Amino acid sequence: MAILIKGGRVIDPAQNLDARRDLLLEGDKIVALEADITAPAGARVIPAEGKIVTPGLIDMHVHLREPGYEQKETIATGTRAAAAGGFTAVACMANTNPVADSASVITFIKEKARQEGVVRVYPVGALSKGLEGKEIAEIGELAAAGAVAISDDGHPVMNALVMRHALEYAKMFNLPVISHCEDTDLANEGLMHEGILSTILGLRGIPAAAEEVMVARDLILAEITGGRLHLAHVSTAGSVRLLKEARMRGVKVTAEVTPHHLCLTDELVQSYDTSTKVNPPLRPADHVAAVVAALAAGEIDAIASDHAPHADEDKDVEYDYAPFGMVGLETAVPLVVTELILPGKLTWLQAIRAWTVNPAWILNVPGGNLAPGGVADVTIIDPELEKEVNVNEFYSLGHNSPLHGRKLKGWPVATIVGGRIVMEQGKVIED
Ligand SMILES: NC(=O)N[C@@H](CC(=O)O)C(=O)O
Repeated sequence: MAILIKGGRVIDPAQNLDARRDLLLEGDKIVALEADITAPAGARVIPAEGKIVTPGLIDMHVHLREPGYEQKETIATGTRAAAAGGFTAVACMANTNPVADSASVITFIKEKARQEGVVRVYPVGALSKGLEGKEIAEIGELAAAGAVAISDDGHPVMNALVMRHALEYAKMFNLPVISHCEDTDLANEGLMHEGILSTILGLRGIPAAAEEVMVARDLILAEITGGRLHLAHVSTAGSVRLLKEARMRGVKVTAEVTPHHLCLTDELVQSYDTSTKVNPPLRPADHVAAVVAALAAGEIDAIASDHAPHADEDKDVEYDYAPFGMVGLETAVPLVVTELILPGKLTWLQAIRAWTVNPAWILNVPGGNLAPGGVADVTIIDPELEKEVNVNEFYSLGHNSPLHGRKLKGWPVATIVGGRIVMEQGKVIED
């Protein structure tokens, strides 16, 4: 079937395009992007006046929890949350049970996604066997099975030699190594950012330095190995400084930041709401300003949700005992639109670049642009649509969002994957 998206404001950072255009999809391909296209016979026409039309958004850092933690999320529910949030593709982390450290688990995730998923799913393979940080995983086997990157996300790699070897081996397969930068000794079982608020609230703090010493170490290791380092969820001003300096010297490094580290501060922890407990922790305004500036300057490449769903009973405990993580797939776009784009801190082009061409390039996956001939993955956003976040309406099984009840503007209204409409007006379309 052909789909003609008519009269939208098309933002395609890959071609530096921000203009009124018509977009024609046929089968699973983009066939034309022009000022005025006449609908072919039988085409479905989607009027898009006043809407933003972008390449399908790619979230390069999510936790789908399957296999092993299906009470928190499944590939079926997580990909529906992605579609509802305007994402046409996600890369899912390896901290499942069993860990995604073998070809069989990577194959299972891909197969399950094909059968039950509604968006593209790219598995990330584990960096070390069992995420134990002791012995590197069979990276060649993971690459052959279809892993798009390797990472021990959630389990910082404390052994520098293991990280060095991972960068060296992954380089042979041109895979990025996604590093969760956290020195667990310095983090010292902290619960929130270490600062004035952690002192007032009486919650043990995690210093910014716990992230920054690992960023520094990994940049040094990327430099000596020539491997491709990708820094997950960068959250501090010091990390941004180190990243910028390394990039200027030509170190092969890319980085992502989450919507919550771009838009929320540690003041939210005052509620003792366990959905504010996240790793890395929410930071004070000066750190937030630094990551926003780095994203706007292109020093941080990608926006990634780090969607980390947990079951209600996991989070419904004292702050100390709650697991780290918040969901993000279904609120990422309106949060960034409301807090950054509408107030003029970030342009549409900058934000969409960080959700499309950049993650597609980092992970070497299809999409990320609207050039004819490419995959028909498209997202449509209504910049004027305002809605209150209601976690009870999420497709995700995780309700752990501190945004419940908050009014946000700029919601995705259609998600198209491979020429198939998988979400319209916020509702996932089942066929
Ligand atoms: N980001 C989070 O707060 N949680 C992640 C793992 C992790 O990175 O700690 C999770 O898997 O729940």
